Amino acid sequence: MSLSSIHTIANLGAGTMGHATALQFALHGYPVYLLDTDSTALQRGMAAIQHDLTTFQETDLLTEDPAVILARIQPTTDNATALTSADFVIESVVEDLTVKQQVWQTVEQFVGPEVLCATNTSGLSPTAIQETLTHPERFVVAHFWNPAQLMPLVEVVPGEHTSKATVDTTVALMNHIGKHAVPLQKESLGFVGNRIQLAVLREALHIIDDGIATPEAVDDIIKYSLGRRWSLVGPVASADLGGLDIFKNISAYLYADLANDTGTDPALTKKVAANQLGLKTGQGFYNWTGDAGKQVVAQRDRDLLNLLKTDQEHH
Ligand SMILES: NC(=O)C1=CN([C@@H]2O[C@H](COP(=O)(O)OP(=O)(O)OC[C@H]3O[C@@H](n4cnc5c(N)ncnc54)[C@H](O)[C@@H]3O)[C@@H](O)[C@H]2O)C=CC1
Ligand SMILES: O=C(O)[C@@H](O)C(=O)[C@H](O)[C@@H](O)CO
Repeated sequence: MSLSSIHTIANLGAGTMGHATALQFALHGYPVYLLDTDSTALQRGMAAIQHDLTTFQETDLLTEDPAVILARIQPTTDNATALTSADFVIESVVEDLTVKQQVWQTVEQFVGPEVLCATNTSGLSPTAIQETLTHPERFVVAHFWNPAQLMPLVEVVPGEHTSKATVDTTVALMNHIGKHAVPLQKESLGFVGNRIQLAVLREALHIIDDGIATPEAVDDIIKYSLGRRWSLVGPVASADLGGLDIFKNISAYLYADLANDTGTDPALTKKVAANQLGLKTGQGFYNWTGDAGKQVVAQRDRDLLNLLKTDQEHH
């Protein structure tokens, strides 16, 4: 399946990620069937799509009437309606391997062998899903970042049975819908982004747990140093610019002192046991009661939208 042969999208899951990936395809002209098993989730997803469209409109990022874009998205709870005419299927259902295996086995009952199939898993093995498929060669990971309509990156990750053509066409399609697609050479749990995100988080939580710095100080330090620099020059190039001999010398004494827990993170375990899940329960490492969460997310999204505008001006 080539990029020019892809005309219709089936988008499984209308939640946090699925609503946003459906919008991303519709923003770039594709008719999208938005499939969810839960009709309430479907309604919530459509409302979120309309909200996100408004924020794009407010920042002059839309090139079409929002009503035209919205009309491209057809919500449905019916597999046949969503899948029968799809040329590309993107899935954002619950992060559970067994559920994903079942979902993809169902998809294969409705789509031909040439239809490309992509999961937006955060880090599960694509090979583990491919083991249950009739046509594993057309299956791949397309890992978006939250919020998917505002974050450029999509990691395209092959499983052991994924064809090169599947990777190449998926990269081309992601770039065609305005994302920044990066193919991996082979799969790894957590791919690249989440391996680095979780390694940094493990160390950050160790620093907090050890009484070295507060959550606010850790976040400030990253925002005004590595976060600023890495958004311009990545960590590997930064090491080159700083001098690999210096980084080697630092590694000699620091690596042994870094957090190296191998089980579930102890700080996260404590928070989850206390039902302090972050924004969703009003308390995590920060207090999110009242409008705190809405204000932070709204400001983040405004800043991300302005960065998207800058990206567009530079392309
Ligand atoms: N939340 C995040 O920050 C990110 C999540 N992801 C991944 O995206 C996937 C979805 O995550 P979220 O959107 O956060 O989950 P979510 O819980 O917000 O949405 C999942 C949706 O899938 C629907 N669903 C469940 N089974 C289904 C089925 N058989 N067919 C169709 N729809 C079904 C649910 O009704 C729900 O609306 C997961 O694999 C997750 O790891 C990837 C990047 C970031
Ligand atoms: O952080 C993100 O947006 C994504 O890379 C993820 O997959 C996260 O791990 C997400 O699943 C948890 O917030």
